[in-house]
Amino acid sequence: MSLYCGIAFRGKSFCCYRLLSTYVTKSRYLFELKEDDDACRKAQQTGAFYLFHSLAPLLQPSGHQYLVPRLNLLELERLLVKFGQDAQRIEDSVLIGCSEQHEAWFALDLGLNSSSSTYASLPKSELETELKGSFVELRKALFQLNPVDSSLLFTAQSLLRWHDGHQFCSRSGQPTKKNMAGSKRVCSSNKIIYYPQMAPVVITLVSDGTRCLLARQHSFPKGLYSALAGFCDIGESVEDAVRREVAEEVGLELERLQYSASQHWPFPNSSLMIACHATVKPGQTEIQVNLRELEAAAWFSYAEVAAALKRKGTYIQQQNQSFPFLLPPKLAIAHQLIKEWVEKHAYSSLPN
Ligand SMILES: NC(=O)c1ccc[n+]([C@@H]2O[C@H](COP(=O)([O-])OP(=O)(O)OC[C@H]3O[C@@H](n4cnc5c(N)ncnc54)[C@H](O)[C@@H]3O)[C@@H](O)[C@H]2O)c1
Ligand SMILES: [Mg+2]
Repeated sequence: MSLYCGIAFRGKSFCCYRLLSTYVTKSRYLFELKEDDDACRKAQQTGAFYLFHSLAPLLQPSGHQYLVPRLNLLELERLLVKFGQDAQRIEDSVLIGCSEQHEAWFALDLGLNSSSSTYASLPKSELETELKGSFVELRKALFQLNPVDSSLLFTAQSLLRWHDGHQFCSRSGQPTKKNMAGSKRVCSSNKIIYYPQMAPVVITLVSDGTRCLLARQHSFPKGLYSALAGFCDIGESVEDAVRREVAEEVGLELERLQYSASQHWPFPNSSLMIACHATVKPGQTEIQVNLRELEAAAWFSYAEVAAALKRKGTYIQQQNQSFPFLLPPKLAIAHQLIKEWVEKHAYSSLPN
């Protein structure tokens, strides 16, 4: 879909019309839906709804993958009526995106039993039977979702969680009311506006030139190692946070730092992961693990990491036992950082 846009220049109207790209028209359409409740309500008529129960998305297994079923407005209304609820509950849904053809996508949680909402949680197993699917914990479904679906479900879960946790104004204690799209909540008494938030987190793959540093927390699955991560403190730049986290967690000082990419990450709360590569000062490679934060940290060679990326059955010693050496799933930005490092290393070690 495209749109012609007239351009006015120094008070004169030009005959020059520019074809707006699909991406621009889509972005502006979503902006309109966030700003205008009536437009958003209208978009629900032709929209698609993703369902959640207590923040777990509705999924349908298909071979080794999960499909993400969607309902149209009529199907959703029928479902609510069947479970003794009125269609008004649909106003609890949040806007999570739209197609290139401007089909708006919404997410609705039928399991959350919030104190300010008049709606009760609907019974999970009866819903699953009716919808021919299961509400699966998002973390557990990570390996079986395609990148497009997972990104949409990450957004949906984060937004639903944020609304659930911001039902009341922290200043007046009065209920807050969401706009139709769910892009903000307003306090009914003092009109303070609350916007959904993400916590900035830095994630850094430290290298000494030939090896990279990976670490694990107690909570990680056995054998899993990842890059160093940590929440930014108030007042810090990304660079400050990277240097502090690396110093805090493994006792090393960084020399060079290079931004790589960023990612929204919904676990355990909404974070904006900011990923960087870094190198340590020459000769300063002795790790001092902060055991209050990490279970272990170690330098890994290119060969070890490249094999683990290919899941070639390499093993690692942990508490006198041997476990498969695992890296984070492809969807995680930690995986992308590690892959980038391996590719760069492979390229730089090619003979001239
Ligand atoms: N997507 C990825 O590839 C990837 C990889 C690794 C970690 N992560 C995410 O990064 C996040 C941070 O990593 P970490 O656990 O090593 O952080 P961390 O090293 O900062 O340690 C966590 C501790 O920081 C404190 N903290 C400070 N600000 C906080 C806030 N806003 N929210 C929660 N705790 C806060 C808490 O005491 C918490 O226990 C984790 O939640 C994890 O899910 C994502
Ligand atoms: Mg950490």
